[in-house]
Amino acid sequence: MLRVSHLNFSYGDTPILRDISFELAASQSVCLLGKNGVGKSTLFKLLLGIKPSVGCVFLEGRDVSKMSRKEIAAMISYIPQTQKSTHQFTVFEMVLMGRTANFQAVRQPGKADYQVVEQALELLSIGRLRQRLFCDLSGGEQQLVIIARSVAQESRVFIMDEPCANLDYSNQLMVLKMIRRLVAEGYLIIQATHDPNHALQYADHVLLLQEGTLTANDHPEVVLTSKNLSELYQVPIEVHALADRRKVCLPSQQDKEVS
Ligand SMILES: Nc1ncnc2c1ncn2[C@@H]1O[C@H](COP(=O)(O)OP(=O)(O)OP(=O)(O)O)[C@@H](O)[C@H]1O
Repeated sequence: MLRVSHLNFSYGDTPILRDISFELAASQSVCLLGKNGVGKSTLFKLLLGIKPSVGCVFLEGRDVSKMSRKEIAAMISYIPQTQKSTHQFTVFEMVLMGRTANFQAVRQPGKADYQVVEQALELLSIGRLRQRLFCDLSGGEQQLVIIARSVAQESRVFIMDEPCANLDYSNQLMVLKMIRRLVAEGYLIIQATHDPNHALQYADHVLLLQEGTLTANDHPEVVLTSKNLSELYQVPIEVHALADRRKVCLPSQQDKEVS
């Protein structure tokens, strides 16, 4: 579904990404981990059509840098971090905006568009919010509305930049659970996260970005080891298996001690 081939990217003379290659199939939750400023958002911009210095991004076999914005929007959508919003639109209107990529220049939304919006609200279990003002919702509810807007856009690949940032723990779990539901429906969801435990619990595939290169690209149990995480974040980290075989990541005991 998505193939990234030998990507290199620089801002001016400053190289950011070097020789990045990976392939991702549909129906997966993918977590991208890396320290602040390593280039996660830059990689996302390239997936969304910004031209790399070298290399290509292929979506369903098509080079995204040669596609129009409208063609890209029909296949891949970007979901930014939640920012508490003051939009005075209703939830229904916000989700309807996802249909814009499908409107002709002068066409008003029609019955089919309203149906797609209803389906998106239902998939995210937020039908009850349809007449509420977006600005009155909690951060977690707003995030679900933004995801529903992308579902209404009918793209099958979602790029999410820290979807759980700024959310309390229950809202984080609600959003992560919803991501799993979308994956079960066949979506490919790629999220940047700063919480390795989210990747341990919810990812099918993990990418590690370190000093501009991809240092790991595999299943969570292969990638998310104490050694790899300690090297990635340059602090001692331990990954432990629980009795039910789930894994959790913790700071190393020695790192907790105050000297
Ligand atoms: N438009 C730009 N022009 C020049 N440098 C930029 C630009 N955008 C980002 N950078 C720099 O490129 C590097 C990678 O930035 P990027 O936002 O991709 O990192 P990130 O991994 O997403 O960071 P974070 O985890 O903090 O969000 C940083 O050093 C940043 O300062």
